[in-house]
Amino acid sequence: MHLDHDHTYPERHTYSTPANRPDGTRRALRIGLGGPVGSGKTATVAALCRALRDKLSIAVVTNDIYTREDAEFLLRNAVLPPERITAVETGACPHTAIRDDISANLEAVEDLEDALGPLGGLDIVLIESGGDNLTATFSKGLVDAQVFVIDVAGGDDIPRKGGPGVTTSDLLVINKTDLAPYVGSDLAAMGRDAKVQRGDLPVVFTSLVTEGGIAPVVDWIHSQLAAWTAAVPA
Ligand SMILES: Nc1nc2c(ncn2[C@@H]2O[C@H](COP(=O)(O)OP(=O)(O)OP(=O)(O)O)[C@@H](O)[C@H]2O)c(=O)[nH]1
Repeated sequence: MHLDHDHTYPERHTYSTPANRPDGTRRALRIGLGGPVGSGKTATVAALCRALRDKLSIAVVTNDIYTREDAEFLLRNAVLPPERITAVETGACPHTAIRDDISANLEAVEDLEDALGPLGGLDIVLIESGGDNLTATFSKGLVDAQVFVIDVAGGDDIPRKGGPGVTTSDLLVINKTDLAPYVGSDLAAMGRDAKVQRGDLPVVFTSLVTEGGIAPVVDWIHSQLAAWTAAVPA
């Protein structure tokens, strides 16, 4: 039984990490990426790094249960220099390490900030959760905003089913649109169902095998970063 709901441990769900580091500089914006197994979280992180790395200072923390596979994929594909990629082995349900006991992830993020951004130079840290179910969300103590990645091949009824990832994430990404004709997924219905669940929260469609397919997520990251830098003094 899980005892981690907000009525049981409200402090886990309301605590936010200070926006300034102990030396007074603004810390990096922390963005979490979660979603079901195989939906395209690592592919999204890789595409974001490629699209943003020339303009922004980025680092990545990956979470796997028993391996470092996601980090190794990112290293093999050289999306960032090795010193910008850290792997956390969760050893348990992926959501445990992003919501219940976030200490290993927080330490990984702070180590990256210390190593890469002593003068507040690191702009963004992307934290990729291990693949989980529709209830997985990040603690506000770990990330400032969260992206939930689902894919059209996982079933076009997923937005209708809801769950906190679909209903409350700051950005819902519906990935692998290139596969929709092959799996009979109705993209328009997915968009409509997502809108019903999310109200005004944004939803984007991506295909990461298409040139420039990550663009809607890149635009969202830029808007998040602009809001963050405007809100927190340097
Ligand atoms: N056709 C297609 N395949 C994709 C797309 N995005 C990712 N994939 C493929 O889907 C598979 C899973 O992608 P990953 O990025 O590893 O998914 P993940 O969510 O990180 O997976 P876990 O970490 O195991 O939960 C890989 O073979 C990717 O190449 C896409 O937009 N279209």
